Amino acid sequence: MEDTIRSGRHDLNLASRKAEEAAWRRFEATQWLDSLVGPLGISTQPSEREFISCLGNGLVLCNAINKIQPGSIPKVVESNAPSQFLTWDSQPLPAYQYFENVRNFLVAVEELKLPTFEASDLERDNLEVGSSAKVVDCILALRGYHDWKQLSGGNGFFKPPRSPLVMHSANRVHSRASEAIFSDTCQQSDMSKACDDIPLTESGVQKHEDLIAKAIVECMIDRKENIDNNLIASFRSGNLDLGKLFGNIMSTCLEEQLQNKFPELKSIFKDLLGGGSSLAHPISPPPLEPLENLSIRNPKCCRACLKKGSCNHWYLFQVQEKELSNLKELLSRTKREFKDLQSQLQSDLKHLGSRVQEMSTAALGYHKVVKQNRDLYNMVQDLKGNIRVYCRIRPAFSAEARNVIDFIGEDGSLVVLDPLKPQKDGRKVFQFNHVFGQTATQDEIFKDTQPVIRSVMDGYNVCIFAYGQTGSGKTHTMVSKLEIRSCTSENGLSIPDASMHYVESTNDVLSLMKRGDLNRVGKDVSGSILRDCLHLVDLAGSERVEKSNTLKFAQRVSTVELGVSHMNKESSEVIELKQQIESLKKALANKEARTVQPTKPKEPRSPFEKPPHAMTERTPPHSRRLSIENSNKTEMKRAINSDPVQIKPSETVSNLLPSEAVLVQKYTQFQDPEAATKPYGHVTNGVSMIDIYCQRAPRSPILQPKTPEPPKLVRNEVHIMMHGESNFSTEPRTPGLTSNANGKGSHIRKSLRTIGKLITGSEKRNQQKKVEASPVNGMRKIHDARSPVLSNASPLTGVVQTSDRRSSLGGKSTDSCTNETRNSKTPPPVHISAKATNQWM
Ligand SMILES: Nc1ncnc2c1ncn2[C@@H]1O[C@H](COP(=O)(O)OP(=O)(O)OP(=O)(O)O)[C@@H](O)[C@H]1O
Repeated sequence: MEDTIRSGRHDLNLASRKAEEAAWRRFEATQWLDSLVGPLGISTQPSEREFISCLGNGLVLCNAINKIQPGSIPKVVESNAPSQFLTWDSQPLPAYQYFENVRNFLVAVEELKLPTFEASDLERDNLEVGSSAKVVDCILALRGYHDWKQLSGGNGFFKPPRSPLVMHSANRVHSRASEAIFSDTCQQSDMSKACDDIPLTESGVQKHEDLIAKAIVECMIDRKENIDNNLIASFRSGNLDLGKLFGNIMSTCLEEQLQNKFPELKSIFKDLLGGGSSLAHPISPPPLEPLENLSIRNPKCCRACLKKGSCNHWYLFQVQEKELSNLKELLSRTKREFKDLQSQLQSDLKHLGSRVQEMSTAALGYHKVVKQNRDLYNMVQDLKGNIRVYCRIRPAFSAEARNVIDFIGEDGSLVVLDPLKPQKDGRKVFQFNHVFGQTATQDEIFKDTQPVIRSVMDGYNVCIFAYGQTGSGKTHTMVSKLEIRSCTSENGLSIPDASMHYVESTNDVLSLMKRGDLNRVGKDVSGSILRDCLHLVDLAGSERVEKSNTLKFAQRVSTVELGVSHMNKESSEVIELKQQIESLKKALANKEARTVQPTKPKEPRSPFEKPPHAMTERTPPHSRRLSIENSNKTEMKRAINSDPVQIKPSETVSNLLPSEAVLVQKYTQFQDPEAATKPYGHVTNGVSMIDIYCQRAPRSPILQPKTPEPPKLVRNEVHIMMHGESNFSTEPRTPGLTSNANGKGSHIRKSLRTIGKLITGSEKRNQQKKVEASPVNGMRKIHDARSPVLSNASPLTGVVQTSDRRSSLGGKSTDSCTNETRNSKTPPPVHISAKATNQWM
């Protein structure tokens, strides 16, 4: 009895579970149809009757399959009533009308190899409990097909889900096989899943599957002890995938026995192991989708999924595999390229090194050649002579002016005619380096001067000074060496050949200045320094044209020999030693100064100033226009002390040359018309004036014609440019100048010596520091000294160009007069700027 009751309960439970399962499946089918073809008009959990009645006319089913597989049923028989008025309990159409729909649907489903049902299953009259199950299975299979199609795009093979009953049966067989394989070896791998996922491709899938299961079970049970444990170990460690494991087992266990027993399995195994295809629908992996379109739908899929491509892991795996191979290729390519670049770099560096080597060799050669060139060039300059005298004739300003130029030779000869004298006596011949006629242009003049400018660059001191009568063109010749155009509103000061540079910051300006500085002062490769000076001296005019130099003076100047010139090249060691000497000298001077205690405060005196009692002997202030030759030397000194020469800083042109400062200055001369007969009276006052400086600097090195060069005497190159005029009037020469060559030469040498002193550097600079209130600062120009003769007849002017290459000619000449020697009637000195004085000194 109890058994009966228990059995009854069991049956009841079973029936209840089956009913629940059937209801659940109906619900799923209804839901899906509802979402696919629109509202069915039944509840979401329909009864069997309700469900069958809804599908009875075949309309819903036809529409559904047409949506999944468009065109599957070309002609669907529609109901006469509007669909919205149709309900599941509406009067059915005549059987012949809807039968066609259901038939067409079943044909279409069959074509898709999906589970079907009988048309009678949709008849409400024949409805039995559970008879809708096949219809539900068909609809859910259709849903699976729909899902698969959406996922794969219709490529590949769709495996329809099996009914729960069939699945249960298969699982039982598979689990038996799994147990058979792994039970003895305690292997827990999911063989059942693998087998479950083996793709079956024909309508006889079930048959094959059963056959395989049976074969495996039989074979494994028989040969389980023969399974190679190594295979299992490899599988567990991941070195062997499931497919290979299966293949190996098959090959070892089934090869002979099983294949003899079941020859038809041979081709199936071959397919399963990837060896070929006897299947009706071979497995071909769907094309790769973009990664972002992929999603993992079944995270529990196994390796077999990858193998057969039934889930997205397959695509992901393929994508990643592809990416990995791309990356590997990229890596190897990059490595290759890197290697290539490395070798290219090596060869480039090698090439560069050899080029640098070549360039340095060439640079050394270049320096050598440049040095040779410079030496040869300056040798030529030396051969030409250290003193060069040029004569330039100014054009006449008035038509009435007498023309005294008789002949100008190419070789520098000049014949001057005195119209007042008989023809024979009236001709005077002079010889210069070159004579520039009235039509000579500035360019021609400068061209001849260019070589000495280059000497400046090579380390030689050069002095160019203009000498001649007032108005004869000294300034015109000297000052026009560069055209500095006036300021324009746009660019400011305009200098020809100067370049403009755009600056944006202070640093830009500083770096430009640094560049300019480097150009201005340069060291050669050995570290030696070239020091040189270019002095441009525009002397004041000579007013003694009726008495005296110009042409004769110039001619004699050219006969002076100054010895060999030397480049002012100081090696670094010499520079260092000189600095030491300087500092020692300073220290000594300081020490001496401390030991001497002055009795009373006194203004600084120059080394040449006279004691106080000498002031009484000085010439009164009226002698501002003093001739240096009008009295004895004492008088001359007095005159100079009271009326010092003014140095007029006319222009400083620092941008002409990249050497030291280039100075253009103009002297005012002293003159005395009464002094024509005095010794040296014929000499131009400006030069005579300088001669006085020389007398006041007894310690200056003596320069004698044709005497050996003193040790310290370097090269002194003097260029004298004489300025003459076509209406030049010759005057009787003083005996001193015309008859006594030695005496005249001596005088000229003295003059030049003084000029040398004036343009010499270090000694005078030191002296200047000692006598800051020295007469040089008080020099002034006298403007009222033009004689009527000079203003009518254009004077003969000498432009003396002195190139003094580190001359040691000069003495300490800057103290020509002091405050103490200037009496109260002397006009106050006109102080020039300290800068100008320093430049001059
Ligand atoms: N070669 C020349 N061609 C044209 N004009 C000239 C020439 N030489 C001089 N002059 C003119 O003669 C005038 C006087 O020249 P400059 O002032 O140069 O003479 P200077 O010798 O310097 O006179 P000073 O002794 O008074 O200083 C100027 O107007 C100048 O332009």
